Amino acid sequence: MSDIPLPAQFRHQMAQQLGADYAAFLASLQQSPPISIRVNPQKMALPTADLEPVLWCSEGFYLPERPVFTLDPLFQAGAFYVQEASSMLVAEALRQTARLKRPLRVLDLCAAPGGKSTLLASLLNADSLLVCNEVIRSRIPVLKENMEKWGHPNVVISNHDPEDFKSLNGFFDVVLVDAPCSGEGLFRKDPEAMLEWSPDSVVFCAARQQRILTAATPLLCDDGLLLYSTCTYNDEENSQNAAWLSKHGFENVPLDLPESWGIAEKTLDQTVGYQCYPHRVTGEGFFLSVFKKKQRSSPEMGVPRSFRSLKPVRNWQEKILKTFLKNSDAFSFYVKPNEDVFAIPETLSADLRVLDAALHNKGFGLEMGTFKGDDFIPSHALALSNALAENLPGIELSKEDALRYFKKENLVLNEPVKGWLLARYNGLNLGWLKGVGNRVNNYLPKEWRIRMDIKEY
Ligand SMILES: C[S@@+](CC[C@H](N)C(=O)[O-])C[C@H]1O[C@@H](n2cnc3c(N)ncnc32)[C@H](O)[C@@H]1O
Repeated sequence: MSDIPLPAQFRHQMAQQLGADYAAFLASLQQSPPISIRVNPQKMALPTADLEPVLWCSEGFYLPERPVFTLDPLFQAGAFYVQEASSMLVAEALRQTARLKRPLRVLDLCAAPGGKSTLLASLLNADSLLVCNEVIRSRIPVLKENMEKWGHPNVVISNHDPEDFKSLNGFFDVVLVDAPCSGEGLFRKDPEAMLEWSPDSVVFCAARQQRILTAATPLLCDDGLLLYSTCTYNDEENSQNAAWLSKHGFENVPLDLPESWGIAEKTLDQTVGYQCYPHRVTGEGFFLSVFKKKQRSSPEMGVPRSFRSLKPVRNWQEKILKTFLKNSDAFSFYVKPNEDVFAIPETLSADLRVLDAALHNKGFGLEMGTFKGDDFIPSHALALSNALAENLPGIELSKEDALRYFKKENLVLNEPVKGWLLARYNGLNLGWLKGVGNRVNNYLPKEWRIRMDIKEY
């Protein structure tokens, strides 16, 4: 399949790790990677009855072949996320170990591009808080776009080094460290990853993961859950870091996974982790281990009385804003110094004030839009939000017109319309249009515009 040869030391390592299974492992690397998606339970528009399910995630499905996702309006609307199947194991791990019916404070510490964050958003109770953090600034836009498409208003996106979270010690119920790793599990899907692999890079990744885990562990409350995952097979990273956690105040939590799923158990110093191999599961390489915090040391946290740089909106503005939301009394509305208007879920106000004081580079709440004089210009995030009112005017587009919408073309309608309209496809909101006579202006943000030629599809 790939012209890039497997590194010799990697072959040696896997032969030792897999023994009699090594030949089957090598053969699986010659096969095409399976294509899988996870549907958005808040935006059920994709028929899944004929699709093969992912065994460990009720919202995960395999596709018979890879379509051009960019040219699928349902993908652009956030109806599904394209996610490698093995990594959906996080869903089963949380289902078995976390109290998902309760509101939880959850941190996805290494979040971009947002695969696990969208999964977490779907799993959590509606009053939960999800902080999606990514240290590399250039990866924030894709994370933000994916979270906006997913549509949950209870999300904070931050751009910090894990060590910057220090003042939030004891704050979170769940922390996911989906750590940057040597990427051995992606060699089939992304052969270029082999070019970056070396024994030295494994040592570097293992040490970096330990640094991230060292910063992550104090952030958990008593009995809080830490999920550590990678997309590698390397024991120097996976098992050794998992065993290290067991020696540093964490109790390893075993999962009950049916043998028929084919997921291997790996144990080092009585610490168990779960490894997906491509010759045993329909998916790529992935490792996961779950821990519960043993120490009893959660500090009391002061809650600031107000947000640092947000001001409440005016009453007349609030009246307009409320017409756009389903459950509008559940939100309070604020304006930023740059005039952007936000809706903040009341239930999370105290938590968000704590985060506001603790983190500098972050965005939270539902981005509503801006006021230009008396006019309100709704944001694209609002159009895609699950909190948007259902009775707003909209227009159902054909697939061709939906794609023209994503090309940012202006559409011509048969009937004249005036004011804000939602562009819809299969009942899902795609974004805003504004009617001016027979023409409707297209308010898709230019950075969301698709560049592909839509003619051939
Ligand atoms: C495996 S990827 C995360 C994938 C993501 N969780 C998902 O499911 O879409 C690891 C992430 O860690 C970030 N990262 C790299 N170095 C880091 C560091 N020193 N501390 C924290 N995160 C780091 C990378 O930028 C990358 O986005």
